[in-house]
Amino acid sequence: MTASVPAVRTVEDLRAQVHAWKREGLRVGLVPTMGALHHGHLSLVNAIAEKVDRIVVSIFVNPTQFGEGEDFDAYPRTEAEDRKKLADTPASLVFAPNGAEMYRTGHASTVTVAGLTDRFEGASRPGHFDGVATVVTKLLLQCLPDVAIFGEKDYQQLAVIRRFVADLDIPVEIMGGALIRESDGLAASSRNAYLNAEERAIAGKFNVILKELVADVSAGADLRTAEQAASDKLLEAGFKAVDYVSIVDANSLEIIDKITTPARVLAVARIGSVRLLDNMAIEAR
Ligand SMILES: Nc1ncnc2c1ncn2[C@@H]1O[C@H](COP(=O)(O)OP(=O)(O)OP(=O)(O)O)[C@@H](O)[C@H]1O
Ligand SMILES: CC(C)(CO)[C@@H](O)C(=O)[O-]
Ligand code: BAL
Repeated sequence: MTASVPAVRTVEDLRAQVHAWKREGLRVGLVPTMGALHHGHLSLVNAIAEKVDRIVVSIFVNPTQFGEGEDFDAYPRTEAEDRKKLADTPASLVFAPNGAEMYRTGHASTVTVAGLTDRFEGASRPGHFDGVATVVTKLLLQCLPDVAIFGEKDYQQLAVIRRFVADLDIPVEIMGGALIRESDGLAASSRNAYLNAEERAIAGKFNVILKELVADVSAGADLRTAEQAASDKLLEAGFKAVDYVSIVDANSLEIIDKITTPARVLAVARIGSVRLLDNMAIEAR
């Protein structure tokens, strides 16, 4: 039988295990996920292992961060396979609550981050970041880890999480994990599984077009012209719509006119009903 990482399903059982580790003086890390694990998730487990002794991977498809008509029902749920994949990593425990356990007291309280959530994913998916901030707050308080890690693939999400953790004085170190790509450069994502072969080929051009944008602005191109050119190229490549291609300050996520500090291009393009996210660093000149 293939090895599998053990799972707990209640906050009580999670806390009992984490308390036991802490009594032994061990440092605990948390890797929040929605499951359907791929090598991007596994890289987060390996990265946090450098900072902690025991690692909890949470698997919870959080209904409150999905909007009306989004893919909550269709989102892949593959817990048995996920736990086998984790057996080849330093992960110690899976926390896989159901919705009734996660929201066992109801859902009267919400964590909202102002400002940072106005644009990009916040504008495209109204209410999304309230759902993310609330469930991540709950996961952090349920587990009380020393460190938690989130991927740079969801770059705005990472900024939002850093912000409320600081604002609310939650005693946890937040780590960012590098964006992991497939062999053709497509950002690894659970939602890539929705793409058919033709769509998958188009998706592979996303990162190529963003790399061209980064090269152009690094060579001095006007930022708005470069964003528009990238958006046009995405549509020519076969994407059905471009939600945004925006060059922002890497920390504040404010839209900038010149690259004087570290910057980031954030982009979302759609193929059919699948939204693909990508982002890349742009060094200050
Ligand atoms: N390619 C990747 N590189 C680095 N981190 C990643 C990557 N994909 C996902 N992550 C991170 O894994 C964590 C869990 O993400 P999630 O379970 O939503 O996976 P996902 O692949 O982003 O799924 P989807 O894009 O379909 O929502 C998040 O912190 C996310 O940023
Ligand atoms: C952080 C997270 C696990 C919260 O549900 C989710 O938004 C994700 O998988 O990126
Ligand atoms: N990875 C971000 C979670 C979401 O798309 O809902």
